[in-house]
Amino acid sequence: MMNIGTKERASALVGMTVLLVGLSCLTLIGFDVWRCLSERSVQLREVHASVRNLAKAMQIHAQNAIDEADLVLVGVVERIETDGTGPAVLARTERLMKLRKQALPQLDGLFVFDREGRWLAFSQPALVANANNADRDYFIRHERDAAAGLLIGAPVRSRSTGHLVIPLTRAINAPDGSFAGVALAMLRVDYFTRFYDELDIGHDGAVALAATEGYLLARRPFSPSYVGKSLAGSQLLETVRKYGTGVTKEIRSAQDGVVRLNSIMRVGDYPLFVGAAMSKDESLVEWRSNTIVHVVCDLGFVLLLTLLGLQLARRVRETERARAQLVDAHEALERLNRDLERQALSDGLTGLANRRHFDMRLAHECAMAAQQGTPLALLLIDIDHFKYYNDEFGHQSGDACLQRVAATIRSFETDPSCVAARYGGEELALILPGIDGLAASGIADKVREAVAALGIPNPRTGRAALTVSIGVANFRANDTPRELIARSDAALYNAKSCGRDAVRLAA
Ligand SMILES: Nc1nc2c(ncn2[C@@H]2O[C@H](COP(=O)(O)OP(=O)(O)OP(=O)(O)O)[C@@H](O)[C@H]2O)c(=O)[nH]1
Repeated sequence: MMNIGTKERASALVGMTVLLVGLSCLTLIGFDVWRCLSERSVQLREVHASVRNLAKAMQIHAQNAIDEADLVLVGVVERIETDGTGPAVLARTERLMKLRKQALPQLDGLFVFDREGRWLAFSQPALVANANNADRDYFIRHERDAAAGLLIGAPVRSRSTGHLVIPLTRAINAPDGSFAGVALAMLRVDYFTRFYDELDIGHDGAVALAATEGYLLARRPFSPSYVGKSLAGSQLLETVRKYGTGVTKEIRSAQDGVVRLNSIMRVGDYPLFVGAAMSKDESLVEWRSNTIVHVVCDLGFVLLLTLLGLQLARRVRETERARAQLVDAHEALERLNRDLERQALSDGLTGLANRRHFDMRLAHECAMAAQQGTPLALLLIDIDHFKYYNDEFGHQSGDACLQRVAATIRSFETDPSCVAARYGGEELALILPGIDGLAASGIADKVREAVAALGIPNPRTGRAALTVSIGVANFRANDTPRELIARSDAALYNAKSCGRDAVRLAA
C-alpha cells in the first residue's frame, strides 16, 4: 500500500511522463503541420511560376502570329493604295499573297475586297462562286470608320476553306480618302490550338486566347463550340476587367467549374489576352498524397508514443510502489534493530541499562575523565533487606518493587551522560560524569530519600519504608573501572555495616 508522499511522487512522475509524451506528440504534429503547409505553399509557388511562363509563351506566340499577318496586310494595303487595282497590280498582289500564305502557317488565306465586298485578289486556289464579304462584321466596321486601323474580328468559319478563322483586316482607302475596300488575313484557330496542345498543363489545366471584348478565340481543352463563345459572367473576364492583365489569380472556370491558378497577359497592344491555368487540385495531388502518408505516420507514431507513455507510467507507479514497500521494510528493519539494540543494552525488568551497557559506559566515562581530567562519580545502590520483601510479598511483588526503585533512580539521570543501570540482582548503579565525590554524595542522599519517600513497606525491617544503602566513589586519575567499582562497593559495604539506609563516600 502506497503512503501519501509516495502517491504524490508517483502522480508527479506520471504527470511528467504524460507531459513529456504530450509535448513530444504536439512538437511532432506541430512540426509536421508546419512542414506540410510550407510544402504546400512551395508547390503553389511553383505552379504560379509555371502558369506565368506558359502565359508568357502563349503571349509571344500570339503576338508573333498577328504581327506577321499584319505586316503582310500593311504591305498589301500600301500596294493597292499606291498602284491601284489594275489587272497587273492585282496579279502581282495575288502572287505575293500566295507566297506569304505558304510561308506563314498561321494564315488560312489572304484577300482583297473592293468597296462592294467582291473578291479582287486572294491566296486561295479558286474563286468561290458569288463570293461577297460585304456582310461580314469587319467589312461593315471599316466601311463606317475609315480610320479604324487593324481590326481583329470574332472567329468565323471561312467561306473558302471551311476552317475556323480569326479575321484580321485593314481598310483600303481611295486617293481621295474614301473607303475603297478591305484587305483580310485569316488566322487559323487550329494554329493556336495545335500550339496549346503541346503545352504541359496537366490533365485539368486550361489555356485560352480571348478578346478583351469578352469572347473566346481559341482554347484547350478545345471544342468548336468554344470558339467565339462569350465570356460574359465568367470569373476570367471579371478578373481581367477588375485587375487588368498581367495578373495571376485563382479562378473557378465558367466552362467546367474547375478551380485553377490563372496567369493572364495582354497580347501586345492588341485587344486580346491569353490565360494559362493549371488546376489547383491537380497541382496539389502529390503534396496531398505525401501529406496523407505523413498524417498516417504521425498518427502511428503518436499511438506508439502514447502506448510507450502508458507503459512508462505503469512502470513508474509499480517502481514507486516497490520503492515504498522497500522503504517500509527498511524502516521496520531499523525499528527492529533499534529494539534489538535496546534489548541488548537494557535490562528487561527495570528498563535501566543492563550490566553490559553499564560496563561499556563506565569504561568510556573513565577513559574520558582520565583523558580530560574531569570528575566522575559512581553510586552503587543496594536495596536493604530485599530478601525480607520477597519473602513477605512474593517474588513478583519484589519485581514490581525493583521496578519502582529503578524508576526513582532513573529520575536522577539529569544529564544525557548520566547512566542509571542494573548492576545485578537488587543492586543498582548511577554513573555521574562531571560530578565529584562530594556532590555525588549529595545526589546519593537525595536518591536514598527519594526511595524512602516511595513508602514501600518492608515490615520485617522494622522501618517505616523500604530503604537503600549507597556507596559513592570518586574517580581517581589512572583508576580502572574495576577499581572504581571496587571502591564504590567498599563504600556500600560500609553503608550496610553502619545500619543501612545510609550513604558512604569511599576514602
Ligand atoms: N524479586 C526479585 N528478587 C531478587 C531479584 N534479584 C535478586 N533478588 C533477591 O534479592 C535478595 C538479596 O538478598 P541478600 O543478598 O541476602 O540481601 P538482602 O536481603 O537485600 O540484605 P542486605 O543486602 O544485606 O540488606 C535475594 O532474596 C534475591 O532473591 C529479582 O530480580 N527479583
